[in-house]
Amino acid sequence: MTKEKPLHHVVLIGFMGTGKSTVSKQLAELLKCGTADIDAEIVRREGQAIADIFAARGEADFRLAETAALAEVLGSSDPLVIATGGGAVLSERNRAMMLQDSFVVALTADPEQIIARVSEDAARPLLQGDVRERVYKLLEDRKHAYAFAHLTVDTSDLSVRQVVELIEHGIKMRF
Ligand SMILES: Nc1ncnc2c1ncn2[C@@H]1O[C@H](COP(=O)(O)OP(=O)(O)O)[C@@H](O)[C@H]1O
Ligand SMILES: O=C(O)C1=C[C@@H](OP(=O)(O)O)[C@@H](O)[C@H](O)C1
Ligand SMILES: [Mg+2]
Repeated sequence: MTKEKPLHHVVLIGFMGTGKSTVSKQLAELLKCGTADIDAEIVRREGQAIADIFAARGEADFRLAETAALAEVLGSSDPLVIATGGGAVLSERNRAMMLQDSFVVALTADPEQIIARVSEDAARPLLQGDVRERVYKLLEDRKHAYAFAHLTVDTSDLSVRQVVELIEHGIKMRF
C-alpha cells in the first residue's frame, strides 16, 4: 500500500476580491509559517508591476511568468501559505502543481461583494472599464474553475479573521 504524501503548503485560490492576499498573511501568522503571494513574486521576479506586464507584454506572457513564480514558490522546503492570483487555476499545469503537496482552499464571495471589494483598488488589469460587467463576465467564464479545491469557504458575510479560523479548522480536520 502506498502511503499518502503529507501536504506541505496551504494554497489559496479564488476569484479576484475573494480575499486571498489578505487572508494568506493572517493565516500564516496563525499557523506560524511563512507566506508568499504569487502576484508579489511575479513583480519581484519580473521587475514590473502586474498592470505593466499586461500592458507591455500581454496576458499570455503574464501567465508564463505566473507559472514560473508558482513553481518556484511551491518548491520551497519551508511550509508556506500561498495566495495565488484569480487566474492561476486556468492552467492545467498550475492545478497539477498545486495539488501535488498542498492543501488547496478556494475562497468565494457573492458578485456584489466582489464588486465592492475590487472597486477600492483600480490596479487589476482584467477589470478595466465597466467593473460590474467585467466581474459578471469573468465569473461566468470561471464558474467551475475553483471546484478542485479540498475546501471552499464563502467569505461574503465573514470577517477576514473568521475566514482564517474556518480554514484553520479545515486544516485540523484534514490531518
Ligand atoms: N472577508 C472580507 N471581508 C471584507 N473585506 C475583505 C475580506 N477579505 C478581503 N477583503 C478586502 O477586499 C479587498 C480585496 O482583497 P484581496 O486580499 O486583495 O483579494 P484577492 O487577493 O483575492 O484579490 C481588500 O480591500 C481586502 O481588505
Ligand atoms: O484573475 C486574474 O486573472 C488575475 C487576478 C489578480 O490577482 P488577484 O486574484 O489577487 O486579484 C492578478 O493575478 C492579475 O490581475 C490577474
Ligand atoms: Mg491577491
